[in-house]
Amino acid sequence: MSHVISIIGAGSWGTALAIHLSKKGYQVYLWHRSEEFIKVLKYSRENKKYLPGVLLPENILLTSDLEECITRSNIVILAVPSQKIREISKRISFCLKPSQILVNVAKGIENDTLLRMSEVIYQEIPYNEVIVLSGPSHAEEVAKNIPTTVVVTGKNKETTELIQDIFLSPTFRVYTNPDIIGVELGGALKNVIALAAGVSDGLGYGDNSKAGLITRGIVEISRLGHAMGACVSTFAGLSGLGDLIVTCTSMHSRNRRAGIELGRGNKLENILKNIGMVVEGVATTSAAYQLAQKYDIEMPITSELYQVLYHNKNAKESVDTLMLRNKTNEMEQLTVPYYKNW
Ligand SMILES: NC(=O)C1=CN([C@@H]2O[C@H](COP(=O)(O)OP(=O)(O)OC[C@H]3O[C@@H](n4cnc5c(N)ncnc54)[C@H](O)[C@@H]3O)[C@@H](O)[C@H]2O)C=CC1
Ligand SMILES: O=C(CO)COP(=O)(O)O
Repeated sequence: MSHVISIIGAGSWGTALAIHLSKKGYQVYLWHRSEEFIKVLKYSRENKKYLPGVLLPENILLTSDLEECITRSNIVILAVPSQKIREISKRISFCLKPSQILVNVAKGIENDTLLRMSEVIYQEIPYNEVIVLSGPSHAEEVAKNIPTTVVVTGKNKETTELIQDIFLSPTFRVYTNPDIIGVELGGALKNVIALAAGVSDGLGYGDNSKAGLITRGIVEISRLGHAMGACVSTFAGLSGLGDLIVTCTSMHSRNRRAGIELGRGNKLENILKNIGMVVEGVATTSAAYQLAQKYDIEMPITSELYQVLYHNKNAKESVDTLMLRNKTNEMEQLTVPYYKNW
């Protein structure tokens, strides 16, 4: 079947996915809210602000007319920052038919409600199916056909497999996973740990420190995820450990880069302005901190990062706090209760 796909949000991820899907031969609309921005894109065929150095294939239709592109497509990909997903869902809800499939690619937790992205979308658009795509996938590499692996999840197996087929290519391998909660939480919470890993780098700490943050990071993510109904093994998968590794180690990561600057002592406000793209981990740290309290889960890294971001705690003092916590047994801290009576 020939699909027509609208991508809502011409930032770095929306643009990379538009390039990927257009190369597969689909009719792709790429939408940006500013008419002026679209005019420049049409002229230059390059998204200089969000994804410089990559040409947009001619078969990508660039538009700022939301209603036009939505009504012409059967698949709609939401690629705006997570805190804007509700706003954009409200806007498109009026022109959607129930048969159109929504694919969310934003990674975050809504700050006011503490809801996952698919929950937010279902609240605004209850009659359409929502599929989530997540995993270790920096836009800069996907746009260059660098081998990438991701995961898709949704309530309905057939629709999830349809979206798997649509995205699948020799350089973009797509797995399915039925655990929506785990996939969404992994994708959102890894940004918190990536910010912390950046802070560690910015403070001049080393590879040992980062390996510790990644490993203990996935433990606290799994602990919260388990309490929220996720399957713990999902956190060992692409949307969990996979995305955590790439975001904590890649210089493409906006979260890691923001963390490095924080660790060097720069002000958050200036850092975000300089990066000029969304740094999801900032809002997600606050959401994760609140969720940890709500579910009474110990999340020491998240908690310290929250103090650094929102209460100006000195980053080095936070590392000391983490290192000087009460001694404990690694296994006791895991969500799977092996060795309970050891
Ligand atoms: N860049 C990447 O490599 C990847 C990003 N993601 C996720 O995709 C989501 C989007 O990220 P990026 O494209 O990287 O962000 P970005 O900052 O590069 O672009 C965001 C886009 O959303 C638009 N936008 C912002 N507020 C809006 C609003 N209220 N209404 C309409 N449009 C609005 C901006 O104009 C911009 O075009 C994030 O949740 C991110 O975590 C997921 C995987 C990879
Ligand atoms: O989610 C991503 C890669 O999988 C993108 O991470 P950043 O938002 O930190 O750039």
